[in-house]
Amino acid sequence: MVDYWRQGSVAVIAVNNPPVNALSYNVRVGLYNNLDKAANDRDVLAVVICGKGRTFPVGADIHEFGQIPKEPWITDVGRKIESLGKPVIAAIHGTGLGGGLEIALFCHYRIALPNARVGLPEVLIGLLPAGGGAQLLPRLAGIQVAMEMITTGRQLPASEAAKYNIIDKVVSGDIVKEGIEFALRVQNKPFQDKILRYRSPHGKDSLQPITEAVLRKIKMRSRGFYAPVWCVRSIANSVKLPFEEGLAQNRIMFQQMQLSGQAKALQYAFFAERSISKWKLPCGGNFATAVPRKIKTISVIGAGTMGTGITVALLSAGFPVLLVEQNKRFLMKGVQTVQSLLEGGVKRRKFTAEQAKMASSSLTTTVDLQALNSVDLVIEAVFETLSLKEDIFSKLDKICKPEAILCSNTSYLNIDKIAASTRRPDKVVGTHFFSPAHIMRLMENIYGCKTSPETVATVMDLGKRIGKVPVLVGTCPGFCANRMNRPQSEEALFLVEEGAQPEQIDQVLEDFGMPMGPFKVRDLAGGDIGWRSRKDAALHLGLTLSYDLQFFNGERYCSLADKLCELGRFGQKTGSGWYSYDKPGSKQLSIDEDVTKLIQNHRDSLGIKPRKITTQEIQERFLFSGINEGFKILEEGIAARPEDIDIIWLYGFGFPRHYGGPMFYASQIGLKRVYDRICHYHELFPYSSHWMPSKLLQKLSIQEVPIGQWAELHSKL
Ligand SMILES: CCCCCCCCCCCCC[C@H](O)CC(=O)SCCNC(=O)CCNC(=O)[C@H](O)C(C)(C)COP(=O)(O)OP(=O)(O)OC[C@H]1O[C@@H](n2cnc3c(N)ncnc32)[C@H](O)[C@@H]1OP(=O)(O)O
Repeated sequence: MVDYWRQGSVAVIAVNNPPVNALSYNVRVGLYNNLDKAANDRDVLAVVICGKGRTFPVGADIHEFGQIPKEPWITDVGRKIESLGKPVIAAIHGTGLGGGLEIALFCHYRIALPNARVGLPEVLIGLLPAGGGAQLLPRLAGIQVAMEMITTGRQLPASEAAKYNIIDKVVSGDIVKEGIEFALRVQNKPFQDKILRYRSPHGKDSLQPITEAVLRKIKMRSRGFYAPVWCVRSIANSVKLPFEEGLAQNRIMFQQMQLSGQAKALQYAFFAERSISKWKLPCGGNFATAVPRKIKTISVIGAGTMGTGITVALLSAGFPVLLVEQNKRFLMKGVQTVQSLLEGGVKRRKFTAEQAKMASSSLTTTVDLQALNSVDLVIEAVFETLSLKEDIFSKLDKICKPEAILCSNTSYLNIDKIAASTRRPDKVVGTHFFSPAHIMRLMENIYGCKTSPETVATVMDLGKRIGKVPVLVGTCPGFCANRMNRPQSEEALFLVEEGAQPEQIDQVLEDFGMPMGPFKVRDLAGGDIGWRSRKDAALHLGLTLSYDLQFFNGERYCSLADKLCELGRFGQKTGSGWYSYDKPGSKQLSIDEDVTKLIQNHRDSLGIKPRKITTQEIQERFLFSGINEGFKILEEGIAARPEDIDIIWLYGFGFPRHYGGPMFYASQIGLKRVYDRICHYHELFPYSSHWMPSKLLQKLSIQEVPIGQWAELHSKL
């Protein structure tokens, strides 16, 4: 796990623990023993520490968390380096992160390749850098830089790290060779002043104002996530306490954080995110056996909000795009939108003006579907009307080359029905982007019963290549994301009907950590879209959405959203919705007395006496109704694993990462409690079928099965 060799007077200690050289127990032992070996070899005058393969060590081994780590700890390796009596050089390539960077900070010198990155990302998994980072970095780069790096987990490119003295020299070529050369140059020179523990932190006199400013920033963005605050305390220890005491205090805090739900959730999310690429189809096809097709040319059909967003996502990842609309006017408007989104990307520093220009030059347009005869992949992004999509897919099937893959950006329509309009159902797949599609990272990919593993592999690979987080699910109305979101939106309305105020519900859910409450989301998305589909659904059933409808198709129904739409209150775009806005399109909102009156009149007309609704009830009815649906989604095999659902929620709806996602959150609360509360609401609201408890949840709750075993146990149940 750790290699050792000598080149002349230089000993090279290379961590060899693929894939990322995590500092597992055996690695720490290897480092410690090999440092001893170098210390005891009189012919060794300097030591280089590096990583084999793709990277310098990226930190502690996250799999080992949850127990007290066996000694030697990273700090023991650090002390060994400091007291070696010979200069030690960290030669960094790839990413030197967490414990990896901490070891480098104990070294006397650090060199790095230009494309290397360094950082202390512990905060992102709910921890603090307890291997010396919070003590050493302020002594090297100063309190201000340490605060910024440690509380955000940001990784710095080598050149920026060099500006803050974190890297002594940026070198090019072979990192080990460069390390040896550097070692030869410093081997006989004094290096005691390079031991950071003996320095005092830069900017220590400004600790208080810096801390206050950082805490203010953290408060604005933290939404109940507390690791950054602990990180601030750990850095303050570097000023307030002697070095060893600071280390000890930080270890105690680390241990407390490690046992917290937030750290567990964040570490779960870390691995969940990596597990989604290991997809599997019910037919047995999977990521390891299916080879993605090579995609060079892509066409997007529809230049509306979704189509233009998808086009920008593809263009900015370097794909040429052929954008299609039904007439020149729509096409022109679409091209303007694409241009302004690209310009926006430059302003937000997503890419340079040069890159935006390149992207823009890769855009071609047409109003003629025949022009799609040579593209490798098509993404249709037209209105959510099944007959329209069926018509387009049947035309595409005739025009596109036989091997072309046809994707639908649908958010709830049946993929099998769309596929059935073609003679290539194996090449039809859903690619559900989230709005705004050039920014939101989730890509919900939906397989139909005939979609081939190769087609799935292609869209999963495409997702990754355009910087999205692609998650694979099966087909059902609303798939995973919108199917789970639907009961939540309904419950939000029912809660208002029963006595809560929209702003109260929004506040409770924002306090929980959601980026926006459900009523603000409705206003942002535009109420008219849902209204139109509710009216269509009613028409389909031969019904009308009457003013005081309380039941629809046998289910409890709340017509408040329809009443708002009848008044033309579609949300932000019309300047009024559940809130009122400064002007159409503005985000500046205020509570609107007219809405309060409308709600009151609605309750009066139905004879509902408003009652006080507690925070607990709002949280439970919103979150548990979605969670219950999540278990049904698992039960039906629409999602293969709870991790898939959680990643959809983290990236599609901004569910607070420090809760891991709704399914992990349920596992933390306890499945028995969640199940009991769902049964309670089912008893209270028998006409809302979303409260019918999931059978899978019931079974898992009896034994409180841990989340890692749900999928396996489900297949046996
Ligand atoms: C008084 C009481 C006594 C108590 C004693 C307490 C003692 C305290 C001592 C504490 C010491 C603390 C030390 C330190 O401060 C803590 C840490 O170092 S925490 C870890 C910090 N590092 C990270 O968080 C890095 C996380 N990884 C990444 O960001 C990325 O993986 C990457 C390194 C940038 C690489 O990205 P990619 O190239 O995209 O590759 P992947 O992400 O897909 O990863 C590939 C593969 O590697 C696995 N992996 C990545 N990082 C780790 C890791 N740190 N540990 C284990 N495994 C890791 C990842 O899961 C992938 O696996 P695969 O999916 O392929 O199986």
